[in-house]
Amino acid sequence: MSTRIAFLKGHGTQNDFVIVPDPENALDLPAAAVAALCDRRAGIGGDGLLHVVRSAAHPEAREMAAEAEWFMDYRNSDGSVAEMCGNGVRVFARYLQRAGHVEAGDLAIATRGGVKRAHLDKDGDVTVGMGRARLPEGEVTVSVDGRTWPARNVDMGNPHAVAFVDDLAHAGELLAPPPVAPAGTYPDGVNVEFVVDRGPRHVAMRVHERGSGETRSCGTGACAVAVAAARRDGADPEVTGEASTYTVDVPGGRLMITEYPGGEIEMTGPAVIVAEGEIDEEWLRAAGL
Ligand SMILES: N[C@@H](CCC[C@H](N)C(=O)O)C(=O)O
Repeated sequence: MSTRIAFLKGHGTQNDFVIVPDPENALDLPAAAVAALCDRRAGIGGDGLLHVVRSAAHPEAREMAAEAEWFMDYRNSDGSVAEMCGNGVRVFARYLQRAGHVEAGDLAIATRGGVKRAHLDKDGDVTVGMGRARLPEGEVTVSVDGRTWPARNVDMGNPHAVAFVDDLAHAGELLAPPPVAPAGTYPDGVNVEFVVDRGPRHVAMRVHERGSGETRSCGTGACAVAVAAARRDGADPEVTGEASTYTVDVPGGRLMITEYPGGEIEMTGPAVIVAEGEIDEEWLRAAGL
């Protein structure tokens, strides 16, 4: 890694990210470097890292360059790579606007889960077209502290297991990934959401994220939860012919999720840039980066 690296810090409903602008993809960001930067005590701290690269400069995004100039190279806080990050893509859009790379309004962002279209709303929120959910068949269960719940397998480009519970406190401390059965359902790991009802089409959730542990929000997770709740509540837009909107409360705020007939899902929520600075050269050397 070269020295004098600029960074920003941002969050979406308190799902927080280290943002590293690197338009020409010049930085070497191995998993250990990402984990060191995301370390909350010895690094900058974050649930994940948004590596901001021009699509044309990244081998995983080149094919999307004609549609989306910028690629969100998303990493979890342990350095692992994920297909998509819903809160991350809103914060990414906010960063592009702040840096003058895009105007307020509509923009396209390349992700490993495909090109996502975002709209920077006038009130400061960002709305993102999250694509369609896939609902693989089969029974899944999730366990915490000796309790087991049935869960819905929802694929939002990344994998989710959504369990409806009586009380979010039953999910315990969520220090370790909650075991999901049958073994082998999620060969690449899974994000696990625990959900309670708050009112009509209004739920609250906690999440244990693959690669990051318990976080205060997960955008793809909130979409998975809204899709699972709509199926449970008889509000599947494919069946009713009407859009279904769920309010999803997360420990870090609130997300609004709408699923349209045809399956397209839209997520609206805040995106905040908190700070910007430069990574200390001595720290970089000491961290072996
Ligand atoms: N916090 C994100 C999801 C980030 C990726 C996830 N941990 C995974 O590995 O799939 C969101 O807001 O969607």
